[in-house]
Amino acid sequence: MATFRHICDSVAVITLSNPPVNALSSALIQALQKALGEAIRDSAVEAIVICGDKGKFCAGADIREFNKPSQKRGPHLLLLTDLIESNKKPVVAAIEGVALGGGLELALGCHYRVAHVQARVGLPEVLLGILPAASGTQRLPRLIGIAAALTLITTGKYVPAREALKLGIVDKVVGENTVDEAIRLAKKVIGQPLGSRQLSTLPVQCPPNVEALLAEAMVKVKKQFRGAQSPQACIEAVRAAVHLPYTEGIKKEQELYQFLNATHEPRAQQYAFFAEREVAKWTLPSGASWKTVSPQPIHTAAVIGLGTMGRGIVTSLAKAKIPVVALEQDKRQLDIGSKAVMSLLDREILKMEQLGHTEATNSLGPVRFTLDYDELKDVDIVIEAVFENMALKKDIFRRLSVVCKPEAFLCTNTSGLNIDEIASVTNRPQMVIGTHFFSPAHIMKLLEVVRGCYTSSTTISTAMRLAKMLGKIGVLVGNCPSFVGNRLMRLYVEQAVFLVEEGSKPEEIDLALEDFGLAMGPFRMMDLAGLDIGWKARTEIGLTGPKLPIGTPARQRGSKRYSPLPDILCEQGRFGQKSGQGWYKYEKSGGRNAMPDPWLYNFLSEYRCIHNLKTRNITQEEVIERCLYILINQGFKVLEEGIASDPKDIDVIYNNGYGWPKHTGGPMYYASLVGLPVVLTKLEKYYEDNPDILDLKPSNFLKKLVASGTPPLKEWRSHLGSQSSKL
Ligand SMILES: CCCCCCCC(=O)CC(=O)SCCNC(=O)CCNC(=O)[C@H](O)C(C)(C)COP(=O)(O)OP(=O)(O)OC[C@H]1O[C@@H](n2cnc3c(N)ncnc32)[C@H](O)[C@@H]1OP(=O)(O)O
Ligand SMILES: NC(=O)C1=CN([C@@H]2O[C@H](COP(=O)(O)OP(=O)(O)OC[C@H]3O[C@@H](n4cnc5c(N)ncnc54)[C@H](O)[C@@H]3O)[C@@H](O)[C@H]2O)C=CC1
Repeated sequence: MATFRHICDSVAVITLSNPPVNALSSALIQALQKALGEAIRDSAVEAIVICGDKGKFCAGADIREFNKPSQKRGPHLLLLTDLIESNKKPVVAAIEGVALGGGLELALGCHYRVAHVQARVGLPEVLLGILPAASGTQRLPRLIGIAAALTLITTGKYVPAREALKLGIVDKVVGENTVDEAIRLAKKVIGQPLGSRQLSTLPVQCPPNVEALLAEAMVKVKKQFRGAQSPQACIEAVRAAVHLPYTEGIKKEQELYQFLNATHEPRAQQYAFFAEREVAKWTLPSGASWKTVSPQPIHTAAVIGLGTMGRGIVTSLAKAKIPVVALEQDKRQLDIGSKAVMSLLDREILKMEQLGHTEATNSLGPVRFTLDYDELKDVDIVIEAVFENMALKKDIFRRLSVVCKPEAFLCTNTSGLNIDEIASVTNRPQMVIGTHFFSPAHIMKLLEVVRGCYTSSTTISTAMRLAKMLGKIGVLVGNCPSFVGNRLMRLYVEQAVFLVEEGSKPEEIDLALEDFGLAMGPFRMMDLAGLDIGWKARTEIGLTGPKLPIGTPARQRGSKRYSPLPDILCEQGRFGQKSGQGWYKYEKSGGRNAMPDPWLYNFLSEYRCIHNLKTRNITQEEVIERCLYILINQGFKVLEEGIASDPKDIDVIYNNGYGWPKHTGGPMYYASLVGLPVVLTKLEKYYEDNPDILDLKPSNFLKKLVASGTPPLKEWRSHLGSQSSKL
C-alpha cells in the first residue's frame, strides 16, 4: 500500500501502491493517511512528494468498493485532501500515467503538480454515474475557471499533460524523471508561503455571464446525455462553487453525491465499466480461454475494399502502427479509396499534433495501396470489407487461400453473412473469423468477433488481441444471421416502422427513444445509414423486388407481419441523408438537418387508406416498450441459443456499437432494472395484441428466469442449462 521513505534533503516521498492502477481503496486511503501523518509529524521532513508506483499516479477511487456500504469504506478521501492542503509543509504531486477522479482530486489537494508529458488527467466520475465528490467540483473551478472546469467535469474527458499545463491544472510538464523533478520543486518551495496554492481558499473567477454559461452547459448535457442525472448534478455542484463559500460548496457536493448514489445510475454505469473489461476474458465450452490460448503476433495487415468501412479499418490499423496493404478492385476505386484514407490519416495527425505529439506522422503505420493480390502474400492478417455479397466474398476468400501465406488469418467484416459458408471455400477454415467493425471504423470502440464452427481458439485469441491493439473492445459472439448486434437491431427498427403504420410519426418515435437516452432514434439512424442498404439486402433474399413470389400479400411474409414502407421509400429514390430525403427531408443531398416532411404525412395517409389501417393514439410508453422489449426479448433468445455467452456481452455491444445509454447499463441490465416479470407481462400483452409479430412472443429463457424467481443478472448464465453453445 502507501509506502513512506525519507530521502536526503528533508523531502519525504510517499508512493501509492495498489496494482494495477493504484486505485484508492479504503486500505490505500488509510495507508496514505498514516504515511502523511508520519511525514507531517516528522520534524526532519520539510516537504512531501506524492507519487504512484510503476509509473501510474492514481486512477481514482477503487470502483470495486463502490458497492460496499459507505461506512465500511474507511476514511474519506475528501478529509485527506483537506489535510494535505492545510499542512504547512509543501506537498507536490508527481503525476505519471494517470491522475483520474479521486487521483486528480488528491493532486488538487497538493500545493503543486508536476506531470510527465505522457500523463493524462481528468474527472471521469460522470461516466460512472456520480460526481467528483472529494472536492473536485469545488477545487477545479477555483484553479482553472468555470468554463474549463464545466467541460472537464461534465464530459469526463481525459486531458493530456500539455493541455493540462495550458489549462493550469499542472504547474510543470517533464519528459522524464517526474519524481526527481517533483522533489526538486518541493525543495525549492520549502519555507515559501502556501496561501495562493491552497485552492480551497481561492475565489472562483466568474465571468459576468456565469449563469448563462451554466444554463448553456445544462442544455448541452441534457441533449448529450439524455435521461442521465449525473451530468446535471455535476453542473449543480459547479454552480455551488460559484455562489457558495468552499465549505458550503462541499456540503452541496456531498448532498448531490448522496442523491446520485440513491439512483440506479452509478450501479448501471459501474456494471458497464467492468463489463467492458470482462468481455476480453473469453472462455469456450471446451475450456480454452484467454488465459490458456496465446494469440499469434500481428506485424502486418491487409484490407480489401476501401469503401465506407475499409477506409476506417485501414486508418484504425495505421493508428495502431500496423503496416497495411490496402487493395481495391480497380484503379478508379483505388484512387477514390486512397484519397479518402489519406484524408482520414491527415486528420489523425492533426489531432495528435493538437495533443502535443511532436512526431505525429511517424506514429502511424505505413499504408501501401495496390490492385495486386501478390502484395498480400506476406501479411499476417487480411480483413475483407467488400460489398455485402456472398458470391463476391467467396471469390475473394478463394483467392486469398492461394495468395496468402499459410499462417495468415483471414477475417471478414460482413455485417451478417454466414462465416462458415465463407470459411468453407478456403484452405484454412480454422483461420477464418468475422471481425465486424462499426462505422466509422476508426472511431467506434466495438468489434464484434464472430466465431464460425471451424474457427480455432488461436484465431479467436488473435482476433481478440487485434481488438485490443486497435484500442477497441472485442466481444466474442457466435455465428448466426446478423450476429448479435444487428440481429437485435433489425427487430427494434422493424417495430418502429410497424408503429408508424399504426399511427405514430417517425419524429415522435425518434423523440421517445432519444428521450430514453438512445443516441439516435431509429428513423434518423436509418436515414443516416442509408435506406438502400437494407433494401438491397431484402431484395437479394426475395423479401421484396423481382424475386418476391407473385401474389404475396403486401404486409405479410410467411406468417409474419411485414412492412413494405421502407421498400416503397427506396423505390421513390428516398434513401435517407445521401439523397436528401428519406423518413425526413434534408436541406440538400448529404445534408444532416432532419426535418419532418409533409410529403411523408400525405404518403402515410394514402398508404394507411390503401391497406385499410386504422390509426390510433400511441403513447411514448408503448413506443419505448415495444421497440426496446422486442430487442431485449431477442437478447434472451441469443443467450438461449448460445450465440452470446453472457448478458454483459450484449450490453457491451449495445453500449459501444449502437448508442445505448450507459446510464441504464445496456439492454439486458435495463431489463433487470425494469424487472423481468414486468418485461414478460408486457411482451405477453403486446404479442396477444399483435399475434402476427412473432418476435414479440416471450422467449423461453425469459420465462424460465421469471419462473425461477427472477435471479440477479449475474446468475442468469447458470440458468441456461445444457444449451448448445455456438461459441
Ligand atoms: C473511497 C470513497 C470515495 C468516495 C467518492 C470520491 C469520489 C471519487 O474519488 C470518485 C472516483 O475516483 S471514481 C473513479 C474514477 N476513475 C476512473 O473512472 C478511471 C477508470 N479507469 C480507466 O479509465 C482506465 O482503467 C485506466 C486509464 C486507468 C487504465 O486503462 P488501461 O486500458 O490501461 O487498463 P484497464 O483494462 O482499463 O484497467 C486495468 C485494470 O484496472 C482496473 N481498474 C481501472 N480503474 C480502476 C478503478 N478506478 N478502480 C478499480 N479498478 C480499476 C480495471 O478494471 C482493470 O482490471 P482487470 O480487468 O481486473 O485487469
Ligand atoms: N457501412 C456500414 O456501416 C457497415 C458495413 N459493414 C460491412 O462491411 C462491408 C463493406 O461495406 P461498406 O464499406 O459499407 O461498402 P462500400 O460499398 O462502401 O465499399 C465496398 C468497397 O469494396 C470494393 N470492392 C468491391 N469488390 C471488390 C473486389 N473484388 N476487390 C476489392 N475491392 C472490392 C468497392 O470498390 C468498394 O470500394 C460489407 O460486408 C458490409 O456489410 C459492416 C459494418 C458496418
